[in-house]
Amino acid sequence: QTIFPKEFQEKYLVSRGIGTGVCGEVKLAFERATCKKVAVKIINKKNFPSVGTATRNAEREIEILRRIDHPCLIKTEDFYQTEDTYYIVLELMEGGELFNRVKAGHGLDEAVAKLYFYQMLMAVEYLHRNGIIHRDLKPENILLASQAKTCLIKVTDFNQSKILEGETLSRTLCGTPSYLAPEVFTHAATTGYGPAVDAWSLGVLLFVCLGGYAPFYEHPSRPSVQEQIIQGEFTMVPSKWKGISDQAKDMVRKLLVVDPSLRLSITSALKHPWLQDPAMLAQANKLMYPPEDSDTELAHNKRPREDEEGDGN
Ligand SMILES: N=C(N)N/N=C1\CCCc2cc(NC(=O)c3cc4cccc([N+](=O)[O-])c4[nH]3)ccc21
Repeated sequence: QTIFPKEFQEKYLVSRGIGTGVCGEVKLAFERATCKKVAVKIINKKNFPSVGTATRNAEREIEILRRIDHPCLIKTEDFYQTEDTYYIVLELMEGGELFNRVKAGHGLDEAVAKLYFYQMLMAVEYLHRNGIIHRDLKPENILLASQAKTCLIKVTDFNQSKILEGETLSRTLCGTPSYLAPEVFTHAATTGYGPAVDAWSLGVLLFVCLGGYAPFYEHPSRPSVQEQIIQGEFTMVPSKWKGISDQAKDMVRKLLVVDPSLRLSITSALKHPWLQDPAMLAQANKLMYPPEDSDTELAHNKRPREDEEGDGN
């Protein structure tokens, strides 16, 4: 049972668990003063392999979490720590993890996948513009703001986010390789690797959202996942991909390119024909930048109070 710091307890009332990530859990909490619902991500510091990198790594992540500000990136509202645990107070993402929406074995509607994918691209473009490589983009790290199909999504979990030096490559290889780009296995130890790794992972994410299954997966009669990735070997099973547009398939194929220098960049992906869809773009922008209350119906119905200086019009 998690014990919370006193000052945390004073400000928040913790309720039930709402999601169990690999590195700790997420709890629902209420801000006592406002009864506002929040999520609390609890990260045990001992989860990191060695103390040295742990604190540096965690501090870097906390620094990233504080610094980032984009509608499609998780926003931290408050932060506490004890000697062995971090407590990160976040906005509630009632739609939960994208993982639970696609694991049903069939993909999302193409229009929904396109809306989500566009938001992921915008989030990752923002990260890259701010010198941050996510490096761990996967369905568990994409959160949905509501249960609605057309909703805001947010990228989270910046545990792996940084430009890697070679010595932490071993740590990378201990995670699930399914979403890791080929160059992580091949060039990483020598030349390091850049933002293109996120483009690859987004390609895998898009493949899963459209096809409902992973492009690279363990199977007894197949080469290892790592081998499939390095070869860029994947199959679009016709029964799973019928009804998906050629442009959507083209986007996936241009992202799942083994050579990072030939892979579609985030910026070019945003210019791909599949995303030149005014209806989707309008919907995405409305979700990302909702009109403030002041310039919608609320303003028109507001009556100036007696003591308010009206200009009498
Ligand atoms: N691992 C690491 N070093 N950093 N990770 C991080 C960094 C801090 C933010 C963060 C947030 C989450 N996840 C949620 O917030 C979340 C999951 C979830 C599931 C159902 C419902 C709700 N909800 O109704 O809110 C949910 N919110 C997972 C990982 C991380």
